[in-house]
Amino acid sequence: MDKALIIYFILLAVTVAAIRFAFYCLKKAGEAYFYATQLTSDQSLRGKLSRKAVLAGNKAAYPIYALSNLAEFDSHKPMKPFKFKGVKCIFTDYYFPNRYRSDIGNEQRFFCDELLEFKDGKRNGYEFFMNCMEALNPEDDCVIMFMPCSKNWHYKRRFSALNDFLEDYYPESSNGYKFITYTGERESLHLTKDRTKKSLEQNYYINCDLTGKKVVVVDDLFTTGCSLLNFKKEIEKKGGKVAYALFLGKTCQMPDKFDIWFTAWCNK
Ligand SMILES: O=C(O)c1cc(=O)[nH]c(=O)n1[C@@H]1O[C@H](COP(=O)(O)O)[C@@H](O)[C@H]1O
Repeated sequence: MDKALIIYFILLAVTVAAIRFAFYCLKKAGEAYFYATQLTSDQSLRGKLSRKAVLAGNKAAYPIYALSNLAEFDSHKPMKPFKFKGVKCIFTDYYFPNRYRSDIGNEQRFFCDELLEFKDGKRNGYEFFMNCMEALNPEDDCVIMFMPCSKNWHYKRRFSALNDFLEDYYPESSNGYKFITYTGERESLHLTKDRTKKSLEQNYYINCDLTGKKVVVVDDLFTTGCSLLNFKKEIEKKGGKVAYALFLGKTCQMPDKFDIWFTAWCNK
């Protein structure tokens, strides 16, 4: 065989081997960064390590990177007021449903547990309420109303501590806790198949006239915003205007894979 051809084949083999070795090293680096990410509970370090794992092509690190840097992907940020269908809204932090539990850090898990405790009436929510009210700064004569729940006893369990707080520190005319009358029970929203369905089965009515009143809505979670829109319609039927809404958490939405990869490349 021609000498030049032999050299050509040797060079080709060396190049292919070098490329394969480079990919192997990249894969191993990705695995190492992913492993290190799982070992740390520090939120910012998790973000940095998982980004390196994503850049090294480790697919398992994608959800961890996305969830530890959620504010990069979401136009709504914690404790930053945003407009939703004309309502000035705010939430304190992101909520991660149980299916993401293994992909989030300790601080995030802690917040989710706190939120679930608030949902179950084991936390009073004073701090959340005060912080959000301070950030939204609504007018003094607003009426504060609580998002109706699937069952009356859920409503009482979740919001009665905030009702006590309003009774102690707000004028009686601002407290809309008693403005909801339940007519029955409905399915829990998170159990319904179509989360985006426009109207929920009505299991309450608003028992007072709200003509000319500005309303602040309080709820535990903002997910799609459907509940807020439904409640807004009911308040408008009574002559009120929902001007503000505060939520303890906003349910995280997982970005798509390309978005995760692209953000990891663009960010430092
Ligand atoms: O308890 C629920 O119904 C619930 C569970 C859950 O995992 N996520 C969730 O958002 N919800 C409720 O659904 C409502 C918000 O959902 P959206 O209407 O989609 O914004 C809130 O009243 C929550 O209490």
